[in-house]
Amino acid sequence: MTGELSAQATAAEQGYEGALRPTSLAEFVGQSKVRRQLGLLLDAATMRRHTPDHILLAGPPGLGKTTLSMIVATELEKPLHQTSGPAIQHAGDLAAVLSALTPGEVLFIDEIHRMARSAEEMLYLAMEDFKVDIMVGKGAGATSVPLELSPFTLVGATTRAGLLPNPLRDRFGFTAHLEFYSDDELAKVVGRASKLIEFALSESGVDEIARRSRGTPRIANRLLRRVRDYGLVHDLPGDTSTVQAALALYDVDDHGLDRLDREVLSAVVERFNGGPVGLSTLAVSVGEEAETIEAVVEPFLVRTGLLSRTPRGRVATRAGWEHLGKVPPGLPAE
Ligand SMILES: Nc1ncnc2c1ncn2[C@@H]1O[C@H](COP(=O)(O)OP(=O)(O)OP(=O)(O)O)[C@@H](O)[C@H]1O
Repeated sequence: MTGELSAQATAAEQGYEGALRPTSLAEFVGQSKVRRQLGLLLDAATMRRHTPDHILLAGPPGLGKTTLSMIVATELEKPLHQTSGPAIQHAGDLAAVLSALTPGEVLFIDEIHRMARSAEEMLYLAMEDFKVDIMVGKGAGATSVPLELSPFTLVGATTRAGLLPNPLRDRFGFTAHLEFYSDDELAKVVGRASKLIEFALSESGVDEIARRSRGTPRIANRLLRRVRDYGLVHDLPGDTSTVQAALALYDVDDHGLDRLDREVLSAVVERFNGGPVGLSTLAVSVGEEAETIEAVVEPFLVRTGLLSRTPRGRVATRAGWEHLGKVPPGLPAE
């Protein structure tokens, strides 16, 4: 389990997220380069009356990969079929999905790096030639029957592009690397969402939420919801002091670190004397999955300069020690 305010979506929040999703590239905040690249790809495909190249969206959770896949389908005016890597455990699971696609449909596979290897191989041919080979029968009598598919556009999403085998990565005509959002961009996300949920927030309240959202729109929307609840229950206006009080209650600190971020940083500093410490040892020591630490916690701690990754393991930086109110070894206490 990740912390209550981590970057992964909980089931309960999916309805709220759905209501806040931008529905066009024009409405999508930030990621200006990706937006321009994707816009060109989609416009060209529409002009050529052809399905666009397959698209890979890479980046940490909560930055808008699912949202972009929906926008791709909407802009192409085609239906969207959503599935995920863990749901495709056999080649047959994938064959069933692919054979049901209608011409031009957009197929979104979230966490594509977690798909079964046998399905991956089937996907290569499907992406390239819109065909699959279906095995019929068993043992010596088994034969492979080719099946033509409708042309489709695959949108794959991954938090770990490095885990994708090269033959799969090479079959995507366009890879978008989503970056963490700036505070100004997040302020736009929060401002837009607060209007949609009809919760009046002062400009400085918006900035305060944006600054503590770990560069991630999903977290910005989630913090906004907690602040809205706090304001409602205590009958307070949406200003900076309400934001500060609400976020203090939920253990989000001034830099936006949540409970899990702080646990990881404290483990490196306190249990491993600043590191270096290997990922799996660190994961065990905080009782969390290595994948969550690597995909969710670490990118943020590295980006904020509190942790660094070295070939020998994770090391707390001087700023990391100081963030916990500690003096790094070798430096005199002030
Ligand atoms: N650029 C954006 N502008 C406004 N809102 C955004 C933007 N990107 C994401 N959001 C909001 O953040 C939330 C999470 O986005 P989304 O589900 O697309 O992330 P994701 O990258 O697919 O995450 P995961 O990999 O965990 O599925 C949604 O509620 C969406 O409305």
